Amino acid sequence: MGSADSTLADLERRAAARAAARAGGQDRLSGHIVCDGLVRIFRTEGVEVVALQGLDLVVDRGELLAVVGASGSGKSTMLNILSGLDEPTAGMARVAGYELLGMSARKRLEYRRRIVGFVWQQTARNLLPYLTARENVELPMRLAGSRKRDRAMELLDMVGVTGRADARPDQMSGGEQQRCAVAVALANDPEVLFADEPTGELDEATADEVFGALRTVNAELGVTVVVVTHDMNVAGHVRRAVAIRDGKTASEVRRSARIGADGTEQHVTEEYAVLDRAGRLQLPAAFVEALSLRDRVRLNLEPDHVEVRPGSSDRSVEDQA
Ligand SMILES: Nc1ncnc2c1ncn2[C@@H]1O[C@H](COP(=O)(O)OP(=O)(O)OP(=O)(O)O)[C@@H](O)[C@H]1O
Repeated sequence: MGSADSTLADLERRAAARAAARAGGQDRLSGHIVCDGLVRIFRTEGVEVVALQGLDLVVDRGELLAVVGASGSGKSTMLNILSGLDEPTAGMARVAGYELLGMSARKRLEYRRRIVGFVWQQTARNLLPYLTARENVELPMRLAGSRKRDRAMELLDMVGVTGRADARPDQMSGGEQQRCAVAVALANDPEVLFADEPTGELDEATADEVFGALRTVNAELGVTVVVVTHDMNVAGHVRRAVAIRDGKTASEVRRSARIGADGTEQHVTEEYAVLDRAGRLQLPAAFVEALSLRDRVRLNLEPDHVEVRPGSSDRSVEDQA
């Protein structure tokens, strides 16, 4: 076929299709939440800190996902961008069809009021101390001009604190406060719920209850839930946990349930490394330590997998020379 037959539009379409294929296909960018090559650089007094260095993340509609990372890994920076409080330096961040880079002030307000809900670690940021649980849930509804008393009670019921509807935050336990905060965050029916260390100040049993509430609202309302935490144990509460390290997604753990040969339910945990567009992947620290991998490793391509072995020591390289 002669290239003279191709119109400019044809060429552009083919180039776009090839670029999408190289990037992993259009599907890769079709999630409810999509971060693609997200970069955030802070400049203070002439010093640059690269808090996010090309973070990729795709979350499907209705998923319950945990983002786990050590202090300084970039979790808060990512959350501030996704919640519309901060803007990335470069890259793409899209939530429920809203492009977060270059969003107008009006659109940003609409996004924060209607599309996303938040649960923060500190109760004081979630609940007003002088209002009861029910009044706290009704407040965002009233501000949006739609006070629905029944809906407030329904939400409190869903998170398991109906009996505390008339209690003020200081009369509730830490777990009850956080479950109430989940109901408040859902008052205006957001599509996405972000929870920042929602169980950070709670003991394990109470944290389980808060996770139970997050799972219930995720299943009942279909709201996409992203929990950000430094607590690795949280991975055990969700089907997919993404680890972030040095401002990039490094690996993820998926859990699924299968019925075994003896008819009992078995939980299967699989760990994945995240492969970026350039083919780079980060080995989990535990693997690196277990085999004392350093500097360089030996790679072998097998028909259905790639082997990674410790590289030769300087000594054996010399011996071979
Ligand atoms: N406003 C800022 N100005 C300068 N540097 C910043 C700013 N905010 C974050 N950083 C830096 O960016 C990096 C990532 O920080 P971030 O707060 O996102 O990490 P984190 O994983 O949320 O940690 P933590 O759990 O301690 O909050 C850190 O090196 C931090 O010092």
